[in-house]
Amino acid sequence: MAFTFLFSLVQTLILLASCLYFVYKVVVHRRYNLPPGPQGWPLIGSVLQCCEHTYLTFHKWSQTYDDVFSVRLGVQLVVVLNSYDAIRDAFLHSSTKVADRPKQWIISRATNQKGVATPWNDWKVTRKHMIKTLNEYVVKNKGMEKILKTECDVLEKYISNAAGKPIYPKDAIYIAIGNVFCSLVFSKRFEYSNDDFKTLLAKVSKKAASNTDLLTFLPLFWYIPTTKKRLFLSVEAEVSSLIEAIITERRQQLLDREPENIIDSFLINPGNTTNLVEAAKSMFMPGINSTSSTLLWGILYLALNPEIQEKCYSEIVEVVGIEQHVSLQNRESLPYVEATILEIHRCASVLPLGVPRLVNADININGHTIPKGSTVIANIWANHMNEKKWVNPYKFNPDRFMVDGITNKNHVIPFSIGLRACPGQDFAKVNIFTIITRLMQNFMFKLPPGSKAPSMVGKTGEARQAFDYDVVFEIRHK
Ligand code: HEM
Repeated sequence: MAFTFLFSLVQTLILLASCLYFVYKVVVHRRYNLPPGPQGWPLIGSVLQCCEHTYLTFHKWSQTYDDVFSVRLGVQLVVVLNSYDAIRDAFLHSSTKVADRPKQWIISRATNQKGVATPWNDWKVTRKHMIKTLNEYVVKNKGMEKILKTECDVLEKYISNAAGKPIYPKDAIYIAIGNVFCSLVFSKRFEYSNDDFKTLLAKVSKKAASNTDLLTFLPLFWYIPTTKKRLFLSVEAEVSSLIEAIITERRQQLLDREPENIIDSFLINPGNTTNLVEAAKSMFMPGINSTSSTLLWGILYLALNPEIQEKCYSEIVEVVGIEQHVSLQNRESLPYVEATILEIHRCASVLPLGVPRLVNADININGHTIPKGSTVIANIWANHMNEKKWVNPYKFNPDRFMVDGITNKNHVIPFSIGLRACPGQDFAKVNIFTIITRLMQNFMFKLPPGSKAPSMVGKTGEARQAFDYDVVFEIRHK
């Protein structure tokens, strides 16, 4: 009896929710002239179709619907921009109306409502200070080149010791980038033999490759004890406690010394001290993950394309020789290397869907109104793989940028554009250029004989990573 009553109640509720959803869709679509998009289910929308490679699902939908389509994920209205023009119209032409972040439950949990990539508190102050200090240390080179040289020397030695034998490059690249980051931000580096640091970086990488769309758009999932949620919380907590310990140490040392790194600069600026752990964390995780993932895609693409590696090597030898290391000043004299790095960014698209934005006032894109309160996502992947823009987009081909100098360069936007574009882009560019050129100058990289190339789909969560692979580095000059 009780069961029949419960069953009827659930049926009635589902029917009611469906009717409300239908009415809502008709009213909202008519009133706002929303972009077209998939139907989805009441309450959950289309979220179940977004549990793995969401960017690929969005790319497919953009071919069915339009460059700009709308989709409901949970109860959230999401508008996805799939071409450079649509992203530019929203993020540059309506920049101030699309400069917020949505208040997502999962981000709130991860950041304690502090830090940069959030809509809360003083993200603006922290972002401004982050850009200012990164500019000072990276662009004006307050120590950056020296830090990179140390890490490249250690990386080169590590690889040379294993030369000729297959190695798993992921650990070494993550430690190298982790160390550049920790040296610049905290004046601290870790040995390759430090298992705690290695394990933490492996977890950071695993978390980034884990899709959290269900947790983001269906907050009820938060109350189910899944391994995803456990991983998410444990990585956040471990990174916070590592950073907290280092900051405490720096705070004490700063008493009798001049500021010598980014955290010191934050510490002497009283306006920022409360958000310090979150500020450092919002650089640590996206910074290390995205930069290392780009480098790992780069090594893989180059190993699969030896003729491109040879062209880069010849250019490096011609411009810099083999005795001297490539320095940042050489960038402009190495156009083919620059084109190759641009092509790595285009093909890797390590943040394929960027970071969601919130619309804070109605905007108009491609003749459609995007209402205040919607979430907007830039599908960087769809832009980078747009067949109308790129000839044979899935082919790794740096030559596409070599006609008349560098063509279409501005349409490669791995760091996104506009007021919330990546504040760490100079840091990432300097690291990627220095490490990839140093590796190409000294080694030829190949997949181990007889091994199969990994699928280029890779793993995705918030970041897109290459599947694990081994590589052989052969020394060029003995
Ligand atoms: C290849 C490396 C990197 C890529 C491809 C990348 C890409 C991106 C993208 C697409 C966004 C979203 C921007 C938007 O909403 O328009 C972003 C945001 C962000 N990135 Fe990066 N990033 C990289 C490296 C870094 C580094 C090295 C740092 C730190 C030093 C960093 C820190 C951040 C932060 C804090 C945000 C949030 C900014 C905000 O909300 O205002 N990223 N990044």
